[in-house]
Formats: sequence, C-alpha cells, structure tokens
Amino acid sequence: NSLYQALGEQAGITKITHQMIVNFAQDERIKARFKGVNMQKFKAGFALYVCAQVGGPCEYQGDSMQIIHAGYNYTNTEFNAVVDNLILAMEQCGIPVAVQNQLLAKLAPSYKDVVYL
Ligand code: HEM
Repeated sequence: NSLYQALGEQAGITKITHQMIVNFAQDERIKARFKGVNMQKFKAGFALYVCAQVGGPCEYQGDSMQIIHAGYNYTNTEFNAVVDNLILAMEQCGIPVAVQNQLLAKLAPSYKDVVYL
C-alpha cells in the first residue's frame, strides 16, 4: 500500500505519533486533556489505528473512536488542535504535504465520533 509506505511504514508512523505527543504537551488548547493518561499505551494504540486506516498490515484491536471519546465533550477547537499537532509532527518528520493530506482525509471521518458539540 502506497500511503502506508509514504508514511514510512510502522516505524515512520510510530515516529510521527511520538512527535505529535511531544507537540500535545506544548499546546495549551489540549494538554490538560492528556493529564494522567498512559501515553505509552496511547502512542501504541494511536499508531496502530493510523496503520490500519492507511491500509497497513495492522489490526487495531482497541475500542471504537466513539466509545473512547464519549462523554468528554471534546470541542471543535480541541479536534483542530489534535489535527494541527499531527500536521506539525508530519512536517517535523519530513512527510510531503500531499501525503499529509491523504492521511488527514482518512482521519477526518472520525470527527463525528469525537466531537458531539
Ligand atoms: C483525529 C482525531 C482523533 C483520533 C484519530 C483519535 C484517536 C485515538 C485513539 C486511536 C485512541 C486510543 C489509543 C489507545 O489505544 O490507548 C485515542 C485515545 C484518546 N484520545 Fe483521541 N483521537 C482523536 C481526537 C481526540 C481529541 C480531539 C481529543 C481531546 C483533546 C482526544 C483525546 C484522547 C484521549 C484523552 C485518549 C486517551 C483515553 C484513555 O486512554 O483514557 N482525542 N484517540
């Protein structure tokens, strides 16, 4: 699969996810949301989810996006912040913009399962 390969396969996706988490910690819009969360588990789960979404050879075995994010009243602003930090992480990892946009297109449908406001 070419999108999976363009992201650097599992190693590349893990690196992007790691960098995204580093970026979260500096973003006042969302950093409090991750206080007390097991970020090793989050990193592994998020990377597996992305791998599966881009057609990689991974099976995401976690709960659905809807179940995981239900009840927190995440806002549009918070959703955009997560996306901003992912884009920044991809930039930092040298992923071309055209490839960035393909991943964002795969994740965009999760909006309805994350944001209810
Ligand atoms: C593109 C949108 C999003 C995607 C694809 C996404 C994906 C995920 C995935 C796959 C997990 C599970 C990780 C694991 O296995 O532990 C997760 C957990 C989590 N997400 Fe999201 N997420 C998104 C948006 C957001 C937003 C906007 C917030 C709030 C700022 C958020 C906060 C969290 C938190 C706090 C957890 C950890 C839950 C816990 O383990 O207690 N997510 N997300």
